[in-house]
Amino acid sequence: MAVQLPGTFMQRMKELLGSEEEYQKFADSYLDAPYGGLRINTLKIPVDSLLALSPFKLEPIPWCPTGFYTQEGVKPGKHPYYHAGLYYIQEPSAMAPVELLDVLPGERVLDLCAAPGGKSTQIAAKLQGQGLLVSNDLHPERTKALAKNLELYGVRNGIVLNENPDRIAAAFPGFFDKILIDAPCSGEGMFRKDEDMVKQWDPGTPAKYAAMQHEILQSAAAALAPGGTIVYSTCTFAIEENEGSIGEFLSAHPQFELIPVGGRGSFSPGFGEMAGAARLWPHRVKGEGHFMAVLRHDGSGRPEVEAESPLLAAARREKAPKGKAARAAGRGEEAKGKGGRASGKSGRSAVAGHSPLGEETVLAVYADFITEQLGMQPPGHPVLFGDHLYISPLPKEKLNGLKTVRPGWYVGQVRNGRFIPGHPLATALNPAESVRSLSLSSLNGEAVSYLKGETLAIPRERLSVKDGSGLKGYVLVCIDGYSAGWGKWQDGMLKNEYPAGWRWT
Ligand SMILES: C[S@@+](CC[C@H](N)C(=O)[O-])C[C@H]1O[C@@H](n2cnc3c(N)ncnc32)[C@H](O)[C@@H]1O
Repeated sequence: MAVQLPGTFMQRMKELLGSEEEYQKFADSYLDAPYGGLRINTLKIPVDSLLALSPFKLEPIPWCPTGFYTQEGVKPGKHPYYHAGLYYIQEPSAMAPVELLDVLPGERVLDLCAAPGGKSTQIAAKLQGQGLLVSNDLHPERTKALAKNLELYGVRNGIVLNENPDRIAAAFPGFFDKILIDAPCSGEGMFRKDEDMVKQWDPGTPAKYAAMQHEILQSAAAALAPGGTIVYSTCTFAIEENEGSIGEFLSAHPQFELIPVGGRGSFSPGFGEMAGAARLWPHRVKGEGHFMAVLRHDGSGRPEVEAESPLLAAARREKAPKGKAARAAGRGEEAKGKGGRASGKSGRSAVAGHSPLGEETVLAVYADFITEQLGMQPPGHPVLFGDHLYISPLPKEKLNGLKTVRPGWYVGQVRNGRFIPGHPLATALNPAESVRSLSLSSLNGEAVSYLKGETLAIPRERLSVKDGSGLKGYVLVCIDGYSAGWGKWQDGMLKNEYPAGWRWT
């Protein structure tokens, strides 16, 4: 056995699996190498296009139409496409819970335990830029990776919070259509992949996590809209944290039912009365151990929650405004109120500061930049933190009092009277949305040079410039046609604007 597993754990598994034959298959699965996978980011590229471009051999993962197995030894993180956000490297079984959440464009979705963002980026792809994604994690350090991943993957309608779930429920009672709880757990299902999880485990670990999961489930129930759906998932085998947590929740919340998914396709049934929950077993599928339960609210018994509040109705209506309305949104006419919380780019929560320049000035400089340099108007609510501007899917008042790591899509800042576009603005654009763009090849080393922060010699003919626009200004730099960052072109040279913290090493 490649991984040394605790004897008490193996004894528990023997009891859980019942037959000696099943247990032996389970134990033997630890001799296999863990499976690698990547999930195509359909916010940026359709599945067929990535498959046509892919330098790696990719094999479909049965439970996720955008997920593919990679071969042993392949390092997809060491390819320019990773830096263009074309795929997320994700353990195959971890792609299943969001498929069960069945997110539709335009919905309001909460990912309560979201860092580092694998499932949040998957949800964002399903929303296709419409509706709202709130991604939260309790641990401040972990929210940095979460925010960065959402930026790398070009998410425009995401908010990142660093909160206790009960405070989110208090701020958003009955608000979300779909909630994912990818719960903190004892991680037994990851033992083959991550030896640290083995070191942290002892026989008391499952009970400790079950208590935490109980609290998180309560908060999720309070934040769910009538008729909404919660998907609860763990990467552990322990009954206490799976069927146990769900059984206890269903007994205390009769308005919820367990939607049966266990026993279908690759999903094995849960144990006992929770057979409708789903398990992925490492000896039955090509992936690590997972548990999932789909919990649907029946829509009844919430007199205190309006079926659709005016705020929700506004969030639903948020589609790209055109013409004058878009200009008005770009000038931030909704954002003239005071207060609100946002955060600096460091990822630390902070009270939103007022711009020394004044909100109106920042928004006017931004509106000029957007009008002149981009062929699109991001819809949403401008939120200022100092001179840093975000476009939020929610009015900023809605985030008052919450530790907000990112109030929305970071579009840039005003410095010396000029608008400096943010890196996340670039990663979420497609070339048609920028008046100037340039595509670098992933094959001849120039994309890697750009990702390393080098200045590149680029002849004028290689720039794509929309009619009526000058050569001066920001260029959206793409890799094989997919946005990766900014550059500035002058006299045959491309000045590199790829941020230092993101560079290829
Ligand atoms: C299984 S991991 C989440 C993985 C993530 N969903 C993904 O796909 O990348 C569980 C996360 O829960 C967070 N966490 C732990 N306790 C929490 C709590 N009480 N509320 C919210 N998040 C919590 C941990 O910091 C950890 O990042």
